[in-house]
Amino acid sequence: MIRVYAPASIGNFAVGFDALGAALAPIDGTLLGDVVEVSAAEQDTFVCSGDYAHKLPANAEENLAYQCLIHFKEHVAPTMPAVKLELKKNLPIGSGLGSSACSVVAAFAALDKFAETNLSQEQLIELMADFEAIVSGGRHYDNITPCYLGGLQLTGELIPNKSISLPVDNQWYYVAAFPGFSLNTAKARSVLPKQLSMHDSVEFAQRLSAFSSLLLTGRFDAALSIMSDEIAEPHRAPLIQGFAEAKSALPEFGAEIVSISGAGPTLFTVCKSLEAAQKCAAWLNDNYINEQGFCHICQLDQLGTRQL
Ligand SMILES: Nc1ncnc2c1ncn2[C@@H]1O[C@H](COP(=O)(O)OP(=O)(O)O)[C@@H](O)[C@H]1O
Ligand SMILES: N[C@@H](CCOP(=O)(O)O)C(=O)O
Repeated sequence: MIRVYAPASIGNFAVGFDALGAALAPIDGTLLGDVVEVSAAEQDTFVCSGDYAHKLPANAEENLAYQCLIHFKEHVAPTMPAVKLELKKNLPIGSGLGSSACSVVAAFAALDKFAETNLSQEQLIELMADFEAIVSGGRHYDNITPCYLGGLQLTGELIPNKSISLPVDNQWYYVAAFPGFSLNTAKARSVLPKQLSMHDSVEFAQRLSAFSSLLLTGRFDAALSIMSDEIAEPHRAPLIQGFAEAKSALPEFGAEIVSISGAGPTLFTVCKSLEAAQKCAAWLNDNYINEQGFCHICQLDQLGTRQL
């Protein structure tokens, strides 16, 4: 049997709309992500279990992990014998934590291992991005590649091998707070402007290229000083109850950056010490999340998708 874990991720990472994403590892060791198990069976079987399984459509055909299995059998490994594929759905849906990407990445990585198809990294990433695009309202790689490869990834169609890994300060801590309600990614994409002005396009290019270069040259504080989301956050913040209050309250507790993870409603902070992250997490627990929400202090998951 093959058992694969794929981690949650922060899409956009503030400065890189659709182009920069980071995989998350809670520092308490919690596995914040989906697990897919593939084993031999008499006939193809799909099982969806886990804390958030009941939030997904009851019909297997509407489940991305099942769709990955069907596609894999039809187009990648037609001679693969029957399997049982179980998705343990551990991430909330519509959370801004790359939940759909997580299921897709775990499913294809597990199937590739089980069938020994040895797809190249780029082939797998393309396949994964195709499926993520089905539900999110746009083809973007900023959950797929960090989830699959780990770390912080500058990613997209134009980029050689689809992704370049960027370093971060290993003293940075990220607080990820899911408030407990969902926001559909396609809906959160529909509120964005369809076009950017020349000024805004140039500024976006400058910010992302400078941020990436500063990280690559180890100038981490300078990178933080220009880390802000001028593209998506202003349009999405009004959709997320409590975000504006959190954004203005958290710097006092040591948050260097407060922004939206992916399409939201998860909020993330970047903090330069564990103490600051703990203070931000305490505030978020008291003021941002409801009974269905959660908050994790994280560093980056440098391993990405792996066999357990
Ligand atoms: N295995 C799956 N994991 C997550 N979402 C799935 C899965 N299968 C189907 N879906 C559907 O895809 C959509 C995902 O919504 P989206 O807002 O894009 O989630 P997220 O931002 O968390 O990835 C939902 O309509 C959900 O029902
Ligand atoms: N770049 C995408 C990221 C969506 O992430 P998700 O976790 O909300 O699916 C966007 O901002 O739309």
